[in-house]
This record gives sequence, structure tokens and C-alpha cells, in this order.
Amino acid sequence: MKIAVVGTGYVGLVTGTCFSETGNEVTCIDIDQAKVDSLKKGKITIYEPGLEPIFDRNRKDGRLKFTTDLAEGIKEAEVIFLALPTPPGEDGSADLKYILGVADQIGKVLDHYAVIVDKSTVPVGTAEKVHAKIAANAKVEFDVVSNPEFLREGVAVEDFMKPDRVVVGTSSDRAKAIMERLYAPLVRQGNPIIFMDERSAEMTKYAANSFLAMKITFMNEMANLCELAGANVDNVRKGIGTDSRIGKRFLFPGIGYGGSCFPKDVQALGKTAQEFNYDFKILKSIMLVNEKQKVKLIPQVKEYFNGDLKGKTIALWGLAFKPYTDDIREAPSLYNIKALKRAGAKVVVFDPEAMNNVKKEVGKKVKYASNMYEALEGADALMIMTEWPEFRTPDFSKMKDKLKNKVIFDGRNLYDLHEIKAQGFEYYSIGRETVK
Ligand SMILES: NC(=O)C1=CN([C@@H]2O[C@H](COP(=O)(O)OP(=O)(O)OC[C@H]3O[C@@H](n4cnc5c(N)ncnc54)[C@H](O)[C@@H]3O)[C@@H](O)[C@H]2O)C=CC1
Ligand SMILES: O=C(O)[C@H]1O[C@H](OP(=O)(O)OP(=O)(O)OC[C@H]2O[C@@H](n3ccc(=O)[nH]c3=O)[C@H](O)[C@@H]2O)[C@H](O)[C@@H](O)[C@@H]1O
Repeated sequence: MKIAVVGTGYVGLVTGTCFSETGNEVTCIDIDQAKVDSLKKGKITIYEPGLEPIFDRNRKDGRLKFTTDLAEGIKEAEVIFLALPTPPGEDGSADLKYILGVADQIGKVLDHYAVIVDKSTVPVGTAEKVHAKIAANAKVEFDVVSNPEFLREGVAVEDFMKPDRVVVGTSSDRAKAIMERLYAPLVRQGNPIIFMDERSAEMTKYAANSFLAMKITFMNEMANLCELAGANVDNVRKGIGTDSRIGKRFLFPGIGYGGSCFPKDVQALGKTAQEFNYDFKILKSIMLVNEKQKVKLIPQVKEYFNGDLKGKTIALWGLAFKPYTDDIREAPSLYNIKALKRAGAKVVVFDPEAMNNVKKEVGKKVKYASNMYEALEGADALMIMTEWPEFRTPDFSKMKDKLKNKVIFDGRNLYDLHEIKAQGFEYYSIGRETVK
């Protein structure tokens, strides 16, 4: 099948590459000339484990192409994906200017029947708006389908190629048959394509992200309570996660959720509720709790240094909003850097993948170490922001040699309490007893 993907970011590049892998002829379109030039030369523009070999193979075989020209890119395409940004607008609702702008352009150049697919996360009612924009100029038949994406950064290829489910919102039998054919190679193991109406598909995406954000937030609040009540949240997590009605995943407490999606999507769903005059109370709590949770360790750091961080150097391990990505959008690390700097501390950071992105955002306000141990050289304390695997089993003796004070503030609960005690560290984590 010939397909086009408009927007070649995290979702667009993964979608285009994976569909070329299943034998389709794919053209990825982006307005960013530098991005397209780089991709044409075979240089991948995002860090996503497992993507590069598939990208290389299909590009070399001619099944994966790139262009900045929308009209050329969508020529003869049976399916046109929109994988465009939907950032929060000024009031927090999803800004549809990219989606509707491209829909307008498509309407002007489309010269054959095509299924236009909303892959971006868009509020309920967007498919109708996209349809109207295209219809204003189109001289041919077309269908607009909602097909939200559930991939996670860092495991995007696996999530895309083996999705738990595919959600397709459409009222057109013709579009349904085309989507069924396109997705058939990805649902061979019985994972379903769930067909529904467009509005429900759009709502499903926000419901999924908000529910997951709620699950994490519930555990973060539970962790805070466990600390006060002398319980261990890791035990509680195991105790409830084994109940299949609750499930083991997304129960890990920490210093809040970040990333490009949970924060913006919870907020956008709140805006949708407001539009319909519905007071969605849980959403408000999720946002409030998460904001506080991100800097939860800061008061403990301050207290350790008797309220004064001036002149102290704090080392940060982990900057990305989660492991296996270089993405720092809404990362808790950024909030902690800001809080530490505001309190007068010096900050030295290390992350295996996200250093360049942080340099662009934070510049010379912090020092950049070339490895995890260098970051500890002469530092007064260590804070852990991201659970990169290499931080899980560190050389504790090396750490003790380099750190001025044997103290760790761990926002991701990486270490066993007995082990850390035996190593002689003072250790603050989330929802567990403090080791002194
Ligand atoms: N990042 C993620 O893990 C996931 C994101 N989503 C949703 O997918 C959508 C896209 O997200 P990302 O891929 O992360 O965004 P992104 O910012 O990484 O990529 C968007 C791309 O669109 C391009 N673009 C902007 N205007 C354009 C235009 N007029 N014509 C052609 N290209 C244009 C940009 O240059 C950029 O390369 C959002 O709605 C997001 O909420 C959904 C699931 C997962
Ligand atoms: O719409 C999106 O963009 C995507 O948003 C999330 O994916 P992603 O943001 O890539 O990352 P997650 O693995 O979900 O993690 C999000 C945040 O939650 C935090 N988290 C996750 C799980 C957990 O148990 N505890 C926890 O604090 C992570 O540290 C991270 O900051 C969803 O998991 C995807 O299904 C969805 O497609």
C-alpha cells in the first residue's frame, strides 16, 4: 500500500518506518528542511532503541522516502497519516493549528480518494473539524479516521509493531477495510483492532493517558502516606499489583510523571470537561499532586544541609523524563535544577542520552559531567532523577570516594534499603523509611 505520514517526529518517524517494514511504500513529510535532509542522508533524528536498523534497511530498499513537499508526498497515497504536534494552547487545551493547517493544504491538492488518519492526540470532535477543512476545497471523495497512537518513547518500535490493541474510529466501511488491511500484519497474535465511532476513539486516547497518570499519581500519594505511617510503598505496590484487577504496571512511585504527553493530555482533557461544563475533579487533583511530587525531595535536601544550599554542589544522575530516551520535555530533572539553583546550589549533571537537549535548554547554569562518577567528584550530595539501568548497580566504593557526604536522595527507588545501609549511606527515597 502507498502511504504518507505528515509530521516526522517521534510518532511520525516510528509510524512511517514501521509501516515500511511491513512492506508499504511510505513517504514521510515534514516542514523542517534540516530534519528531512538528515533523514534523506540516512541520519536518524531521534533516539529510539531498535528504530535505526529498520529505518536503514527500508530507506536503502527504497520503501521509505522523505520530502518537504506535501503535494508530492501524498501523491497516490491511499492513507495519509497526520502525526503533527498538538501542544497546549494558551488556555491549556490542545492547539489544533498544525492539524487544521495541514488539513486545509490537503484539501487543496488531493486528487484521489484517500483515508486521512488523525494519529495525533486530538480532542473529541477534531475528526469533524478536519473533515470540514478538507471538504472546503476537495474535489474528490475522502474519509477522515481517528487512529490514536499508544506507543511509549523508548520502546516505541515494540509498542508499534506489537500493539496491545489498535483503536480506529470511523463511520466509513471503505476506510475501515483499508485500515484493517494496513494493520493486519501487526495484529496477527490476536491483539484486536477495535473499531468505534470517531468521537469515542478520540476520547479513548485521553482516557488512557489520564488513567495511567492517575495510577501513578495514586501511588505517589500512597508513597507520601507510607512515609508518614511507617509503611514501605514497594511492599504495598507488590501487595496490590498482584491483584489482576489492579495490575502490576504503572504502579511505580517516584518524583512525578513527565514527558510530552501525560502532562499536556491530562490538562487538555480537563479543558474538554470544562467546555462541556463538567467538573472533572480527579483530573485537577492529578495535576496538583504531580506538580508537588516533582520537587518532593528538595525540602529533604535543604533540611540535610540545615536549610542552606548556598555554595553546596548537588550532583544529578538522570535528566531524561524516563530511561531509554533523550526527551526532556516536562522532565522532573528540570524542575529540580531550577529549585536547586534558586536555593543557591551549584548543580552538576549526567545523563547517558539527554545531555545535549539539556544544554540547549539550561545552558551554562549547570556543569556537565562526562560520566556518572565524574558528576560526584567533590559533590556534597547525589540526587537521582531517572532510573537508567546503569545507575541501578553502581560501584558504591567509588561513589563514597568521590562524594563529600555519603548521602543520596533517590527519586526512583533504585536501591535496596538493607544494601544501602550496609554501604553506609544516608538514603532518602520515595515512600520508604529513611536510612541514616
Ligand atoms: N511522543 C509520543 O510518545 C507520542 C505522541 N503522541 C501524539 O502524537 C502527536 C505528535 O507527537 P510527536 O511525534 O511527539 O511530535 P514531534 O514534535 O516529535 O513531531 C512533530 C513533527 O511535525 C512537524 N511539523 C509541524 N508542522 C508541520 C507541517 N505543517 N507539515 C509537516 N510537518 C510539520 C514538526 O517539524 C515535527 O517534526 C502529538 O499529538 C502527540 O500528543 C501520541 C502518542 C505517543
Ligand atoms: O501519548 C503518549 O505520548 C504516550 O504517553 C505515555 O508514554 P511516555 O510518555 O512515552 O512514557 P511512559 O512510559 O508512559 O512514562 C511517562 C511518565 O510516567 C512516569 N512513570 C511511569 C510508570 C510508573 O510506574 N511510574 C512513573 O512515574 C515515567 O517516569 C514518565 O515520567 C503512554 O505510556 C503511552 O501509551 C502514550 O502513547
